[in-house]
Amino acid sequence: MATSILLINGPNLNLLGTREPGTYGSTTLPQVIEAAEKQCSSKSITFASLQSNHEGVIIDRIHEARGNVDAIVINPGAFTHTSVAIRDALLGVDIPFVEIHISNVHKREAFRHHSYLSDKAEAVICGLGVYGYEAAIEYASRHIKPKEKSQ
Ligand SMILES: O=C(O)[C@]1(O)C[C@H](CCCOc2ccccc2)[C@@H](O)[C@H](O)C1
Repeated sequence: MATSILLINGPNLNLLGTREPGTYGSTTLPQVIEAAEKQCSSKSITFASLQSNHEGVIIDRIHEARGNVDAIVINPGAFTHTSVAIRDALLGVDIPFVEIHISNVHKREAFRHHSYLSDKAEAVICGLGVYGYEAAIEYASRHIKPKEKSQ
């Protein structure tokens, strides 16, 4: 199953654990990433991560993943609800991805109820808090198969 996973976190998630603990919890992003690294290491899965507040940086990283990443776990942040460009990048590189949201976006403002990614995701996880990252990686490690290496 997946032997290389890229974790992408979108805008403002660098604030995780420092603001709005009632919505996003008190775990920091570095703590989330450290736990993901350990989870992947325990499964001999290569792990990389990016957090960016900039759409183009996220898109460029998705492009870089083509051919060397088996699965992407992505919390696009607010770009979930706005970014056709990130959708197009994910489809363009043809890498299976799992969409994760810390909060239950369906219990929040109406503008958070639509995602430009969900209909193309292998799985969508939301409302589990930061455990959603662990669940997403577990799912990817079990269910997403590496693609045959193109000649
Ligand atoms: O629930 C999620 O994970 C979201 O992707 C988080 C986004 C917000 C990311 C900002 O995260 C913060 C964390 C702590 C403090 C402030 C913002 C929000 O725009 C989505 O609708 C749902």
